[in-house]
Amino acid sequence: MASSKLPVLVLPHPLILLPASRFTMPVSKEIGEALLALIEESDTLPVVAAIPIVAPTTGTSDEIVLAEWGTAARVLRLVKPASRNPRQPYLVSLHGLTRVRLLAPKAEAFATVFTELVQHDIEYPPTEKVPSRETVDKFKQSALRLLDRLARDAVQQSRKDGYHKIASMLEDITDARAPWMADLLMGTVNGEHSDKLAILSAPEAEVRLKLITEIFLKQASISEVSKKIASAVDESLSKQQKEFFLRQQLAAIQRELHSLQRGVSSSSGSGEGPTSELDDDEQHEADDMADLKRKIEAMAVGSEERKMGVREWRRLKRIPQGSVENGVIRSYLEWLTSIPWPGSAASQPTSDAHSVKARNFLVAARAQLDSDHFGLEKIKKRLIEYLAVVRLKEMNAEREAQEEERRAKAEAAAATSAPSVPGASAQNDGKSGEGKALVVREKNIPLPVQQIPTKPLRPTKKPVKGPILLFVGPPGTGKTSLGQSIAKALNRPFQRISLGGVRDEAEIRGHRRTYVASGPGLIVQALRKAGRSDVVMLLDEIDKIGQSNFHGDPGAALLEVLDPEQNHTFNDHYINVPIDLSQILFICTANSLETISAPLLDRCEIIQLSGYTYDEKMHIARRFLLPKQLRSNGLDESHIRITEPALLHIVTRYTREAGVRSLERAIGGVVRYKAVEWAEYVDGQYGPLPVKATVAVTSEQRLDDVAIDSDGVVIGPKKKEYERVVEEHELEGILGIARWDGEEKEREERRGVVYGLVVMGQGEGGILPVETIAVPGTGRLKLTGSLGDVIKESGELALSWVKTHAYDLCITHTRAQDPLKVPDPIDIHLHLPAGAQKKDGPSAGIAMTCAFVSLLTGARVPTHIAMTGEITLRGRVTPVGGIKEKVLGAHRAQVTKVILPWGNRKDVEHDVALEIRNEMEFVFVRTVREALEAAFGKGSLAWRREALILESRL
Ligand SMILES: Nc1ncnc2c1ncn2[C@@H]1O[C@H](COP(=O)(O)OP(=O)(O)OP(=O)(O)O)[C@@H](O)[C@H]1O
Repeated sequence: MASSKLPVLVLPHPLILLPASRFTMPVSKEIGEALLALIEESDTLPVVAAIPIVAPTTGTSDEIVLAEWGTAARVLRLVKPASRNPRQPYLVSLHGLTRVRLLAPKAEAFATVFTELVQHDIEYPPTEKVPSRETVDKFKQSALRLLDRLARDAVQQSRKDGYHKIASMLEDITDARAPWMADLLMGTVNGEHSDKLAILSAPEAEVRLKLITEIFLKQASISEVSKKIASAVDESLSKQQKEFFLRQQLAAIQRELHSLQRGVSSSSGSGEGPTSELDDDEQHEADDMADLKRKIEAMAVGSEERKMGVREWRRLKRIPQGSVENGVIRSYLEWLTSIPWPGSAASQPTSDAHSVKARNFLVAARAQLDSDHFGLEKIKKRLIEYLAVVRLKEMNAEREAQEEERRAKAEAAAATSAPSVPGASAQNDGKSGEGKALVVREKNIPLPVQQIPTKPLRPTKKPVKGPILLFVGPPGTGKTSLGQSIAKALNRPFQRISLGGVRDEAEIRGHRRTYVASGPGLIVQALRKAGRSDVVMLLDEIDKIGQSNFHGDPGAALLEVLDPEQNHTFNDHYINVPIDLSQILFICTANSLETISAPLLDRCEIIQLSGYTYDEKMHIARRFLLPKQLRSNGLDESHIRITEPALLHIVTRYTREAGVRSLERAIGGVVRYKAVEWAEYVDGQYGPLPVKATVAVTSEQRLDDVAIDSDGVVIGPKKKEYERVVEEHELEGILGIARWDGEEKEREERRGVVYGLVVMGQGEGGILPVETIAVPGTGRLKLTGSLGDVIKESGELALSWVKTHAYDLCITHTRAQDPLKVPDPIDIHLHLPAGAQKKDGPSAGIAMTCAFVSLLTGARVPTHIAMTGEITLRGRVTPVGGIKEKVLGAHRAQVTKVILPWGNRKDVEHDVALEIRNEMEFVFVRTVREALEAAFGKGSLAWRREALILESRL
């Protein structure tokens, strides 16, 4: 190799000058002046070694790494235009001549490359050998392909023409000139820096041509692909598809990066490391999709849901992943496949000893009800009847299904053994069913494969149509928990749907899929949660469901759900495939029947729960609520004992509801209080009191808590023993002042005030004072206290009766006198307290009459008496409803005598517990006069003699 010395001109990154190429570049003042000196020195155009930089630098000479190979370049021109920037005022044009190699380039030697033209030893490579024909041909092909591509992509016509011209030159070129041409082309096309550097560093023609061929092929295919993608995206792809394309690219890049990282971590010996469920999205995605597919495949063949599933699956596959529509279909399919469709494996009940077929089913069911609830004998009896019927129907349905299956099998067997075409034989693989190919052959002539036309493979389980139970009663009387017990007894899953405040039909039926954020309704949601089609579904608070409005009528949707004739094809708007609800056992609960629509009531069998007596509450508290609270607070019976008087005190003074919910809360309060005491005791946490001698013991309590010395100074805490027994007198410290303490004592015996019996909105009985006063006026009646029309009429009726009998009751002196006008004109104001609560109904008739009589005569009704009953104009007392609740309420309010219509005797006899009957006095009255006597006491009112005669004639 020939060597010599040449001034080295360093090309800034990423410039590379290849032999046969030309370019112009800016240079600094120093280099420009050095070049100028060179030009002036030599007679011809001077030659420099143009050496590229391997990697980008910040510009300081001590960081640069010069390439080993560069190009001997002729300096064609050096100019200093007036408008150049002062840092690089010169422009130099170079023409690449041939490759040169820097000999032993030392970093120190090039410390001043940006300011000087350093003379350095270089070496010229030997004369190139002519490359092989094969290599040249391949090079030509690749170059032509690239030129063609570039010509097509070029926007300007002149460029296109240029590429075409080079291509025609290339075709005619000799093998010996091919390396030169390769250098020229490489300098012309816009290649990467690394590629150009590799070409520059390849002095052998054969090697260089091969390298260039590879590079050109790569460039051509990149250009082709991106062109293809660009045109496809531009022309035909929708916005969504564009997004899909980009996401695919992103996913591919992420995949690559991921595998690179793995490679790095495994090569660095750190192994896989702990994997998180948040990693590997791709895998999870694939798993989810496979799961979805499997679930669709598991659906009964030929069923509506399967058809829908397949249709949506196909759509899902077509729609780009990550798009909104994709998400919508995915979540739909997830819902569709998670419903326990009849016939799918998930919906099949599991059989065990609890099963309805078990011999001791009813005994076990009774035991279950007893272990969950105290009392409620009549209700439990009815529930057992109900469960017996459900069981029988289920067993019958199962038997019928088995018979049907047997018959179908026998028919299939007969069909296979007796071929219908004479001389033909039907073959199948022994099993009949849809999807099995049947090949019919006649005398060795094969016929086309046919599908056996069969019915869908859905097991025909008959619906168990029973009455729908509706538990009605005040809050906390065990309606919901009875539903749970039924589910346990039948060994079925239990789901509760709270309908309180449901205003929108779509909440029950679901929103159509066209809505944003649409989803299925409550029924489907509950089915999915249960995972079985024979769930016990409790529709809680159906009396609180919203009325028909512009969102539809939720009650009407419920009608369809509850109607056994319709509910085997229930249509949820979101799922949009008929769902069979006939296997579901519906139970409804409500606090009152008033707001339930008649058609809904018609579908239900009403079971009334009326609240508990004190005695029952005591039992429930002791046997159920206390153990439950102990369990949930981490204690047991060895930690707490509530004495009988204390429990009674809680029952009577701290709670006064029909149910036991507040009682449970109160007991919970006591248990939690003791739990804290116990924990403190266990921790020995009777914290040390402050420093000795500074704390003077003053209060009694302190004296109990601390140990003191003989001088009366605290010496430390005294360890307090844990006391497990809760006494009555401690309750105030634990639960606060009793809510109902002494309320009866406050009940004042006053003129014009009488206690009536009422049933409140929640179905809870109680007493309510009827207050009347006389105010100066013109003989009118004023009624207040949120009263409805019926109760108002009842008030007017009562006053009319009193006015008619004012003379007989010695209120007026003649029959013609109006007691509201004589002796002074007055108005009567009647008020029922708790003014915010709506009141209506005719049952306050006798209470109002007594109140008017008391006001006008001055006689008083004792406060231990309460009454209910409707009156007629003729003075009859007619029966009213809610007797059990009212009597229980009166009992809770410590009323000892109740006046009831004669017609309600049977209700007391049947519904009121014996212990209450024994504790209270019941007076059944037929007429208002009897009611007045019972209320005021015999002989307290002065009746005129004629009145008695008149009454008896009526
Ligand atoms: N007879 C009973 N024996 C034992 N526990 C009972 C009895 N009645 C009610 N309970 C308990 O009282 C609590 C409240 O009962 P539940 O939730 O069933 O009331 P509910 O009637 O459904 O009330 P709401 O009308 O407010 O829904 C439950 O913990 C339940 O176990």
